[in-house]
Amino acid sequence: MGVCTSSTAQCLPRQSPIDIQTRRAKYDSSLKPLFIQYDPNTSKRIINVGHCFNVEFDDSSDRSVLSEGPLTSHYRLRQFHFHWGTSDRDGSEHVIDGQTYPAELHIVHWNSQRYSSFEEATKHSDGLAVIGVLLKIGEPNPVLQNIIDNLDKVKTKNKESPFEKFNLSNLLPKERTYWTYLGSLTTSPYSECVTWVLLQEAITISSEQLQHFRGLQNEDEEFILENHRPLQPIEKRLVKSSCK
Ligand SMILES: NS(=O)(=O)c1ccc(C(=O)NCc2ccccc2F)cc1
Ligand SMILES: [Zn+2]
Repeated sequence: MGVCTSSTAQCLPRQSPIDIQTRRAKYDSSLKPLFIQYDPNTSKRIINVGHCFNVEFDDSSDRSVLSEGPLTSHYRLRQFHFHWGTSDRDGSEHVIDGQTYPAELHIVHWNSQRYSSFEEATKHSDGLAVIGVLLKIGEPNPVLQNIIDNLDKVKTKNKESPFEKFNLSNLLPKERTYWTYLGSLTTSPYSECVTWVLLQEAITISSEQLQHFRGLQNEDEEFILENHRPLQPIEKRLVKSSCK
Protein backbone atom coordinates (compact mmCIF):
# COMPACT_ATOMS: atom_id res chain seq x y z
CA MET A 1 0.00 0.00 0.00
CA GLY A 2 1.78 3.19 -1.19
CA VAL A 3 1.63 6.50 0.72
CA CYS A 4 -1.83 8.12 0.26
CA THR A 5 -0.83 11.03 -1.97
CA SER A 6 -3.50 11.09 -4.71
CA SER A 7 -6.12 13.78 -4.05
CA THR A 8 -8.80 11.76 -5.83
CA ALA A 9 -8.72 8.43 -3.88
CA GLN A 10 -9.68 9.12 -0.24
CA CYS A 11 -6.76 8.84 2.17
CA LEU A 12 -8.05 6.76 5.11
CA PRO A 13 -5.02 6.30 7.40
CA ARG A 14 -6.81 4.77 10.41
CA GLN A 15 -9.13 2.02 9.21
CA SER A 16 -10.12 -1.10 11.18
CA PRO A 17 -9.74 -4.06 11.61
CA ILE A 18 -5.99 -4.78 11.55
CA ASP A 19 -3.63 -7.70 12.25
CA ILE A 20 -2.21 -7.17 15.75
CA GLN A 21 1.45 -8.21 15.52
CA THR A 22 2.04 -8.72 19.23
CA ARG A 23 5.85 -8.55 19.03
CA ARG A 24 5.59 -5.07 17.47
CA ALA A 25 3.09 -3.86 20.13
CA LYS A 26 4.82 -1.46 22.53
CA TYR A 27 4.28 -1.80 26.29
CA ASP A 28 3.16 1.62 27.57
CA SER A 29 3.54 1.99 31.36
CA SER A 30 1.31 5.09 31.26
CA LEU A 31 -1.69 2.90 30.25
CA LYS A 32 -4.01 2.39 33.24
CA PRO A 33 -6.28 -0.56 34.05
CA LEU A 34 -9.71 -0.26 32.43
CA PHE A 35 -12.58 1.05 34.59
CA ILE A 36 -15.71 -0.81 33.46
CA GLN A 37 -19.07 -0.25 35.18
CA TYR A 38 -22.16 -1.78 33.53
CA ASP A 39 -25.55 -1.39 35.24
CA PRO A 40 -27.77 -4.39 34.25
CA ASN A 41 -30.79 -2.08 34.50
CA THR A 42 -29.59 -0.18 31.39
CA SER A 43 -29.98 -3.16 29.02
CA LYS A 44 -33.09 -2.57 26.91
CA ARG A 45 -33.58 -4.70 23.79
CA ILE A 46 -32.09 -6.97 21.17
CA ILE A 47 -32.58 -5.97 17.52
CA ASN A 48 -31.71 -7.49 14.11
CA VAL A 49 -30.02 -4.68 12.15
CA GLY A 50 -29.68 -6.65 8.91
CA HIS A 51 -25.98 -7.51 8.92
CA CYS A 52 -25.88 -8.54 12.63
CA PHE A 53 -27.89 -8.16 15.88
CA ASN A 54 -27.33 -5.47 18.52
CA VAL A 55 -28.10 -5.60 22.23
CA GLU A 56 -28.93 -1.95 22.96
CA PHE A 57 -28.67 -0.06 26.23
CA ASP A 58 -30.30 3.07 27.64
CA ASP A 59 -27.58 5.68 27.00
CA SER A 60 -29.56 8.68 28.30
CA SER A 61 -27.23 8.95 31.35
CA ASP A 62 -23.80 7.78 32.53
CA ARG A 63 -25.02 4.66 34.36
CA SER A 64 -22.98 2.22 32.26
CA VAL A 65 -19.54 3.60 31.45
CA LEU A 66 -15.99 2.79 30.34
CA SER A 67 -13.11 5.01 31.42
CA GLU A 68 -9.38 4.97 32.33
CA GLY A 69 -7.22 2.57 30.30
CA PRO A 70 -5.95 4.59 27.30
CA LEU A 71 -8.91 6.97 27.55
CA THR A 72 -8.91 10.59 28.78
CA SER A 73 -12.73 10.91 28.96
CA HIS A 74 -15.55 8.66 30.16
CA TYR A 75 -17.50 6.80 27.50
CA ARG A 76 -21.15 5.74 27.78
CA LEU A 77 -22.26 2.19 26.85
CA ARG A 78 -24.56 2.16 23.80
CA GLN A 79 -24.71 -1.39 22.37
CA PHE A 80 -22.82 -4.59 21.77
CA HIS A 81 -22.81 -6.93 18.79
CA PHE A 82 -20.78 -9.71 17.21
CA HIS A 83 -18.98 -10.51 13.96
CA TRP A 84 -18.73 -14.08 12.70
CA GLY A 85 -17.83 -16.20 9.65
CA THR A 86 -19.29 -18.98 7.47
CA SER A 87 -17.18 -21.57 9.34
CA ASP A 88 -15.43 -21.76 12.73
CA ARG A 89 -12.10 -21.16 10.92
CA ASP A 90 -12.62 -17.39 10.63
CA GLY A 91 -15.11 -14.73 11.64
CA SER A 92 -13.22 -12.32 13.88
CA GLU A 93 -12.40 -8.87 12.50
CA HIS A 94 -9.11 -8.35 14.32
CA VAL A 95 -6.44 -11.00 13.80
CA ILE A 96 -3.65 -11.77 16.29
CA ASP A 97 -0.25 -12.57 14.75
CA GLY A 98 -2.07 -13.76 11.65
CA GLN A 99 -4.44 -15.99 13.63
CA THR A 100 -8.16 -15.56 12.93
CA TYR A 101 -10.79 -16.43 15.56
CA PRO A 102 -14.33 -17.75 14.93
CA ALA A 103 -16.04 -14.59 16.18
CA GLU A 104 -15.50 -11.23 17.90
CA LEU A 105 -17.61 -9.22 20.38
CA HIS A 106 -17.70 -5.41 20.06
CA ILE A 107 -18.89 -3.32 23.03
CA VAL A 108 -19.58 0.19 21.73
CA HIS A 109 -19.28 3.31 23.92
CA TRP A 110 -19.36 7.04 23.02
CA ASN A 111 -17.62 10.05 24.60
CA SER A 112 -20.45 11.53 26.67
CA GLN A 113 -18.00 13.82 28.47
CA ARG A 114 -17.28 15.82 25.29
CA TYR A 115 -20.22 15.19 22.95
CA SER A 116 -24.00 15.41 23.26
CA SER A 117 -24.99 12.30 21.28
CA PHE A 118 -23.64 9.10 19.75
CA GLU A 119 -24.19 10.45 16.23
CA GLU A 120 -22.26 13.65 17.06
CA ALA A 121 -19.46 11.63 18.70
CA THR A 122 -18.94 9.59 15.51
CA LYS A 123 -17.78 12.80 13.79
CA HIS A 124 -14.76 13.20 16.09
CA SER A 125 -11.43 11.35 16.36
CA ASP A 126 -12.01 10.63 20.09
CA GLY A 127 -15.74 10.02 19.74
CA LEU A 128 -16.03 6.27 20.36
CA ALA A 129 -14.30 3.57 22.42
CA VAL A 130 -14.98 -0.04 21.41
CA ILE A 131 -13.89 -3.02 23.54
CA GLY A 132 -13.11 -5.99 21.29
CA VAL A 133 -13.23 -9.51 22.77
CA LEU A 134 -12.15 -12.52 20.68
CA LEU A 135 -14.25 -15.70 20.84
CA LYS A 136 -12.64 -19.15 20.62
CA ILE A 137 -14.39 -22.53 20.21
CA GLY A 138 -14.69 -24.37 23.53
CA GLU A 139 -17.15 -25.13 26.30
CA PRO A 140 -20.69 -23.73 25.79
CA ASN A 141 -20.89 -20.23 27.29
CA PRO A 142 -23.90 -19.91 29.63
CA VAL A 143 -23.90 -16.09 29.44
CA LEU A 144 -23.95 -16.21 25.62
CA GLN A 145 -26.74 -18.84 25.82
CA ASN A 146 -28.95 -16.21 27.45
CA ILE A 147 -28.52 -14.06 24.30
CA ILE A 148 -28.84 -17.01 21.87
CA ASP A 149 -32.16 -18.04 23.47
CA ASN A 150 -33.59 -14.72 22.22
CA LEU A 151 -32.33 -14.85 18.62
CA ASP A 152 -35.47 -16.66 17.39
CA LYS A 153 -37.43 -13.50 18.32
CA VAL A 154 -35.29 -11.29 16.03
CA LYS A 155 -34.92 -13.63 13.04
CA THR A 156 -35.39 -10.99 10.32
CA LYS A 157 -34.22 -7.39 9.81
CA ASN A 158 -35.71 -4.72 12.13
CA LYS A 159 -37.33 -7.30 14.42
CA GLU A 160 -36.66 -6.43 18.07
CA SER A 161 -37.44 -7.92 21.46
CA PRO A 162 -37.06 -6.68 25.05
CA PHE A 163 -33.77 -7.78 26.65
CA GLU A 164 -33.60 -6.47 30.19
CA LYS A 165 -31.49 -7.00 33.30
CA PHE A 166 -28.55 -8.35 31.28
CA ASN A 167 -25.24 -8.25 33.18
CA LEU A 168 -22.71 -7.54 30.42
CA SER A 169 -19.79 -7.71 32.89
CA ASN A 170 -20.38 -11.49 33.16
CA LEU A 171 -19.53 -11.82 29.47
CA LEU A 172 -16.03 -10.36 29.89
CA PRO A 173 -12.94 -12.48 30.60
CA LYS A 174 -11.34 -12.30 34.05
CA GLU A 175 -8.08 -10.78 32.74
CA ARG A 176 -8.48 -7.23 31.38
CA THR A 177 -5.02 -6.67 29.88
CA TYR A 178 -5.38 -5.17 26.41
CA TRP A 179 -3.91 -3.86 23.17
CA THR A 180 -5.05 -0.41 22.04
CA TYR A 181 -4.80 1.58 18.79
CA LEU A 182 -6.65 4.34 16.92
CA GLY A 183 -9.03 3.06 14.23
CA SER A 184 -12.48 3.22 12.69
CA LEU A 185 -15.94 1.72 12.52
CA THR A 186 -15.69 -1.58 10.62
CA THR A 187 -18.99 -1.01 8.78
CA SER A 188 -20.27 1.92 6.76
CA PRO A 189 -19.65 4.87 7.20
CA TYR A 190 -16.22 3.58 8.46
CA SER A 191 -15.83 6.78 10.54
CA GLU A 192 -12.30 7.21 11.94
CA CYS A 193 -13.56 7.89 15.45
CA VAL A 194 -12.72 4.74 17.42
CA THR A 195 -10.17 4.11 20.17
CA TRP A 196 -9.96 0.30 20.00
CA VAL A 197 -9.35 -1.63 23.23
CA LEU A 198 -8.80 -5.33 22.39
CA LEU A 199 -8.73 -7.67 25.40
CA GLN A 200 -5.87 -10.16 25.29
CA GLU A 201 -7.92 -13.02 26.84
CA ALA A 202 -10.57 -14.69 24.64
CA ILE A 203 -13.97 -15.98 25.85
CA THR A 204 -15.39 -19.33 24.73
CA ILE A 205 -18.39 -20.24 22.58
CA SER A 206 -19.34 -23.75 21.44
CA SER A 207 -19.61 -24.58 17.74
CA GLU A 208 -23.33 -25.30 18.20
CA GLN A 209 -23.90 -21.93 19.89
CA LEU A 210 -22.07 -20.10 17.08
CA GLN A 211 -24.25 -21.88 14.49
CA HIS A 212 -27.26 -19.98 15.91
CA PHE A 213 -25.69 -16.64 14.85
CA ARG A 214 -25.70 -17.87 11.22
CA GLY A 215 -29.45 -18.55 11.49
CA LEU A 216 -30.29 -14.82 11.52
CA GLN A 217 -31.65 -13.43 8.26
CA ASN A 218 -30.94 -10.17 6.42
CA GLU A 219 -33.39 -7.89 4.60
CA ASP A 220 -33.57 -10.37 1.67
CA GLU A 221 -34.34 -13.19 4.16
CA GLU A 222 -31.04 -14.84 3.36
CA PHE A 223 -28.97 -16.20 6.27
CA ILE A 224 -26.30 -13.85 7.67
CA LEU A 225 -23.48 -16.38 7.26
CA GLU A 226 -20.65 -13.87 7.73
CA ASN A 227 -20.25 -10.18 8.57
CA HIS A 228 -16.54 -9.53 9.21
CA ARG A 229 -14.60 -6.85 7.31
CA PRO A 230 -11.28 -7.69 5.59
CA LEU A 231 -8.03 -6.56 7.25
CA GLN A 232 -7.02 -2.94 6.62
CA PRO A 233 -3.47 -1.51 6.26
CA ILE A 234 -1.90 -0.45 9.57
CA GLU A 235 -0.24 2.58 7.81
CA LYS A 236 1.81 4.61 10.32
CA ARG A 237 0.01 3.34 13.42
CA LEU A 238 1.51 1.82 16.60
CA VAL A 239 -0.36 -0.72 18.72
CA LYS A 240 0.24 -0.26 22.45
CA SER A 241 0.02 -2.99 25.08
CA SER A 242 -1.08 -2.57 28.69
CA CYS A 243 1.32 -5.29 29.79
CA LYS A 244 4.88 -6.43 29.02
N1 LIG B 1 -18.17 -2.87 14.14
S1 LIG B 1 -17.92 -1.50 14.98
O1 LIG B 1 -16.76 -0.80 14.41
O2 LIG B 1 -17.84 -1.78 16.39
C1 LIG B 1 -19.31 -0.45 14.74
C2 LIG B 1 -19.96 0.12 15.85
C3 LIG B 1 -21.08 0.93 15.66
C4 LIG B 1 -21.53 1.20 14.36
C5 LIG B 1 -22.73 2.10 14.18
O3 LIG B 1 -23.33 2.53 15.15
N2 LIG B 1 -23.14 2.38 12.91
C6 LIG B 1 -24.31 3.24 12.68
C7 LIG B 1 -23.95 4.70 12.72
C8 LIG B 1 -22.75 5.16 12.29
C9 LIG B 1 -22.47 6.55 12.31
C10 LIG B 1 -23.39 7.44 12.77
C11 LIG B 1 -24.60 6.96 13.23
C12 LIG B 1 -24.86 5.60 13.20
F1 LIG B 1 -26.01 5.13 13.66
C13 LIG B 1 -20.89 0.64 13.26
C14 LIG B 1 -19.76 -0.19 13.46
ZN1 LIG C 1 -18.38 -4.48 15.24
